[in-house]
Amino acid sequence: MTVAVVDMFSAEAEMAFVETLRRTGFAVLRNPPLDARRMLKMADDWRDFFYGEEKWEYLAEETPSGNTSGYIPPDVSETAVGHDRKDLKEFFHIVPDTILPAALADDAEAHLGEVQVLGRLLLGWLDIHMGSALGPGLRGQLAESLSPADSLLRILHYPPLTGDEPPGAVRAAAHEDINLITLLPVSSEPGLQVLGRDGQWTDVPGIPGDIIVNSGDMLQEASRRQLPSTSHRVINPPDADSNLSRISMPYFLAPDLDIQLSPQHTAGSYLRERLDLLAR
Ligand SMILES: O=C(O)CCC(=O)C(=O)O
Ligand SMILES: [Fe+2]
Repeated sequence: MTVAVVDMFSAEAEMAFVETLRRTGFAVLRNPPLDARRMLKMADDWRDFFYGEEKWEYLAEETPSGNTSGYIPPDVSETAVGHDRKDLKEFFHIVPDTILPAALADDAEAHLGEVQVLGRLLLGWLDIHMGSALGPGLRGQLAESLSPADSLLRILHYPPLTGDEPPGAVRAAAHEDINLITLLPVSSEPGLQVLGRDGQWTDVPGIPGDIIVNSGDMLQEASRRQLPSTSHRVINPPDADSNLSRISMPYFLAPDLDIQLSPQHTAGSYLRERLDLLAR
């Protein structure tokens, strides 16, 4: 399966984006309206944070919507549905009221502002071209449904492997995202792969500065599976030369939780069900 790289400067960007998302559940946007230099600086600053001791002052707490806010260490991490090993990662969850280290707060806020604007634009494109697949709760309102309070910026650190990892543990085991769409700046380190309908894993293309967009389970549910939520994973570095720390910063966009996704589910009931599966 080939994930298309769509240049946002091109006249066909809108159609090409919708088409690749519909076909593969993923798209890579070149020249997105995001500050690429800031994203590189954030990756460096957050790496320093994860290597320091200050992170222990920011241990995560649960938010009212069921998300977490703050630092989640490797021994807590996450176990993907259907797997029995924790992912080899630590991460920091940022929601609107999250207290951030002073040195990281301004860039995180500025980045959040930009990804929210981009997210609304892309949801608007999907609504225009795929609206007929959406139920009455979302049709014509996909962009407006975005709820920054329920959306989540996750800063991930995958440390270099030490050799002491449990057998079979990987950086991020195969999973689907729960939310509407995810906006993921291309990391400076490789490893992200998507599962094609043919059962083959392929690398997601892109260069730092690009942004990967994928549709999540909520959008799959809301679009009667017209927009697929595609499995993806992060593989371990294959050799010593590539055994480097990897930073990644997905923004998970969620709608207002009382919105009806489908006859069976509100966004809130759907989220609760999925988070319970993860917290094992
Ligand atoms: O680190 C990455 O490139 C992907 C992370 C991811 O898929 C996730 O956190 O849901
Ligand atoms: Fe993911």
